[in-house]
Amino acid sequence: MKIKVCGMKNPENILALAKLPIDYMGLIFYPKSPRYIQSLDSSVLNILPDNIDRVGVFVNENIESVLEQINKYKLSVVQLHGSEPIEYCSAIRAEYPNLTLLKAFNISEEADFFATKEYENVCDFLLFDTKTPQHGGSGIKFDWSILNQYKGKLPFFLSGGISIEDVKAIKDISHPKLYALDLNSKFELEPGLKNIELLEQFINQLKNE
Ligand SMILES: O=C(O)c1ccccc1NCC(=O)[C@H](O)[C@H](O)COP(=O)(O)O
Repeated sequence: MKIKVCGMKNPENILALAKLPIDYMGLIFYPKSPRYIQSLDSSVLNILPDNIDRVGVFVNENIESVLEQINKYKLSVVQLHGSEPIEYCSAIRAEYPNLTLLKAFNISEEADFFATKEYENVCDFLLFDTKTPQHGGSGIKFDWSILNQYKGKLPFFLSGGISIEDVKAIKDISHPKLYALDLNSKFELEPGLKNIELLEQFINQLKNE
C-alpha cells in the first residue's frame, strides 16, 4: 500500500519527512486552507528523493495557475479537490501528458461514486475523502463500508481523518482498488506541521506488524 502525506509547508519538516518510506508528498495550493504553502521556496524540494512524488492539491483553481505551479514546483501529480469538470482535467492532461492526475471526490453515501465514472478515461487515480464544507483536511472519516459499492476501474487513495488508531481497520479493507492512504491532520502538531515520529509509527505498524 502506497503512502501519501499531505499538507506540508515547513522546510525542516519536509526535510524530516523525506527520510520516511513514503511515496507521495502533498503541497496545498488552496489559499483558504491552513496548510496553504503560500510562498514556500521551491528549492526546498530539491532534497526530495526521486521516489517521492510531489503532489499539488488544487481546489477549483484557474488552469493557468495550476500549470504555473506544476512548472515552478516540478509537480509530478496534480490532485483536483474541488468540482473540476472533465474538460478541466483534459486541459491539464493536454499540456502535461505524463502528469499523474488524481481527482478527489467527497463521499458520504453510495451515490457519490456515480460521478466518478466519467473521469475514468482522463484521470489516473481517484481519491475518496469525507464530504465537508472545507473540501479537505477535515480530520473526519466517512463510513468506509461504503467503499464496497465502488466498482469503478480506477484505483483510489483513501483519505479523510485517517489516524494511528486506524491501522487494524485499514488492514481489514480488502477492496482490490485500494491503492494508497492519504495522511494529514491526524498526524499534525499544528496545521501544516507533521509529527514525524507518529507517522513513522503508523507506517511501521501498517507494514511490519
Ligand atoms: O488539508 C487541507 O487543508 C485541504 C483543504 C482543502 C482541500 C484539500 C485539502 N487537503 C487535501 C488532502 O489530500 C487531505 O490529505 C485530505 O483532505 C484528508 O485530510 P484529513 O481529513 O485531515 O486527513
